[in-house]
Amino acid sequence: MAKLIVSDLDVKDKKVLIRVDFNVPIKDGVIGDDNRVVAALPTIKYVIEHGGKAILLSHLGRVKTEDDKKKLSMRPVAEHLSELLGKPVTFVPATRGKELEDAIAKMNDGDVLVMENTRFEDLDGKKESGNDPELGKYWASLGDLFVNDAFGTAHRSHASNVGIASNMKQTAAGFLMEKEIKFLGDAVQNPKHPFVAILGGAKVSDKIGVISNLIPKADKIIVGGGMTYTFYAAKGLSIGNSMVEKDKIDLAKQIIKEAGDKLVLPVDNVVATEFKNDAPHKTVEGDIPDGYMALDIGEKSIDLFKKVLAGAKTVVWNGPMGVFEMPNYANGTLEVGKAMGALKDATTIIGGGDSTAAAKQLGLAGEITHISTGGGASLEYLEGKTLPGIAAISDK
Ligand SMILES: Nc1ncnc2c1ncn2[C@@H]1O[C@H](COP(=O)(O)OP(=O)(O)O)[C@@H](O)[C@H]1O
Ligand SMILES: O=C(OP(=O)(O)O)[C@H](O)COP(=O)(O)O
Ligand SMILES: [Mg+2]
Repeated sequence: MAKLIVSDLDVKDKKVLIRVDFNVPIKDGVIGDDNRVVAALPTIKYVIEHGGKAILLSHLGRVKTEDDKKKLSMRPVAEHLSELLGKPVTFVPATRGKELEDAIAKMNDGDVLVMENTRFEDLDGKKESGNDPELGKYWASLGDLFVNDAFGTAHRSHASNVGIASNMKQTAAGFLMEKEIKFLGDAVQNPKHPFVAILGGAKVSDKIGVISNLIPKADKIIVGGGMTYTFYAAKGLSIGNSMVEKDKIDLAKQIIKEAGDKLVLPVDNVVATEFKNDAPHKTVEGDIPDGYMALDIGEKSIDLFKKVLAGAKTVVWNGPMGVFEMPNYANGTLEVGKAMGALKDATTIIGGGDSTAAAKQLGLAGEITHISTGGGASLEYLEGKTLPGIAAISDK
């Protein structure tokens, strides 16, 4: 059944809570890529242009210590949003309490307010990511209407999406959520074959489970990036200081067995002595030597992946092939992206906050059919799972 959309709501004079995914790459307060902020603009503009008060909530990164709070404030994102909208945006450095409530009470129609990173609540017993019932109820009490436009977070059942929705009579999807569901639904429910999935990145424990469910759907599953070395460990190869999820080595063994030759792993890697662009580095085949960590895939792997991609009619990619943020380790991501962009008559999708940043930074985005704001979310959608954030949106 069709979902309720923000344009179905009468937002005039209403306090409209909007859950956005402003989880952008950020370093020293500088936004690396603003794709997710730009992608949320249509919904925000719709609400304010129709006389609503837009109250925005989002997480930013993963907040585990008090120190993380300094690095992960939403303030720079609110300031950037203000530039994009060409109007003032009120930033409230709190996720609850009098300062926030007073600021909301003062809002005029057409105003925009951004509250602090919702995951600051995680320092107090994981209230946000554990979907604390009291927190969802409290946030819901701050508004009259709720719009969920955070597709990138739709695979999470957190207080700021599912929690708020369960305390509102109705929840509507924003335009980004609507667009993503439509596109991914069309492209992946009945994908044209050969269908190749490419998985990389750093969220290994989150995403490795996806591979099991992709085995029956995909013709080939290419694994690269930080995801690789848990598989290397499962195969008994040495991994040096490379990224690994020890708890997932058994699962990796099982996937290797079930997937057979559908699973394609890198055969060589660029290894470095430190997690630094200018650290001494070299390319090695197979085992990663002691004292080194693998930070990119090597040339032979690139050639292998290009052969696997040749002739593909659907390609879905989440997770960079290496630490593309550092130029010395960006080549694998660049070359795999170029090969994907050069495919003829294929539907190509790149999803994820960092993968999108990579595609834009490396000039790949123009050749890709669809750039999705969701990484983990697109993958779980692709698996055929019901995403809790989407399930919590009301039907029309
Ligand atoms: N070999 C590697 N070792 C460490 N980090 C890696 C490696 N390969 C890729 N990464 C990192 O993975 C991160 C992105 O992972 P992830 O968040 O899962 O992707 P996305 O945001 O596209 O869904 C990037 O910051 C990148 O530097
Ligand atoms: O960036 C995100 O996912 P992605 O890295 O898979 O693209 C989402 O904002 C979800 O973040 P989370 O994985 O910390 O819950
Ligand atoms: Mg990411």
